[in-house]
Amino acid sequence: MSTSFLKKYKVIQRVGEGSFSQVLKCQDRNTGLFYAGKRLKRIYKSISEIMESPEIIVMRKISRHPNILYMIEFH
Ligand SMILES: Nc1ncnc2c1ncn2[C@@H]1O[C@H](COP(=O)(O)OP(=O)(O)OP(=O)(O)O)[C@@H](O)[C@H]1O
Repeated sequence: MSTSFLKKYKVIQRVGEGSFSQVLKCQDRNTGLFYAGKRLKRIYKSISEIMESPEIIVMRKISRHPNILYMIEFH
């Protein structure tokens, strides 16, 4: 888990697991708001490698809709 992520969010508990990731309940340390954090199981060497991964490409393409979850950021 990256330093930048842990600086911004506190991990509360694990809430689920899929084929590619673990899902963590996280709390923004500044706002107190809760978010679902997806921790990809594969280890990446760089930010560009993350950006080229199928999971991130798909999540970045999803347009915002009230009934569809979208990615806020990645670390
Ligand atoms: N936003 C969320 N809030 C709460 N729980 C979530 C959220 N997203 C995922 N989960 C939980 O984490 C589990 C895994 O989610 P994830 O999206 O990684 O995989 P999946 O789509 O269910 O499975 P797979 O990746 O194998 O197709 C879900 O089944 C659900 O229980």
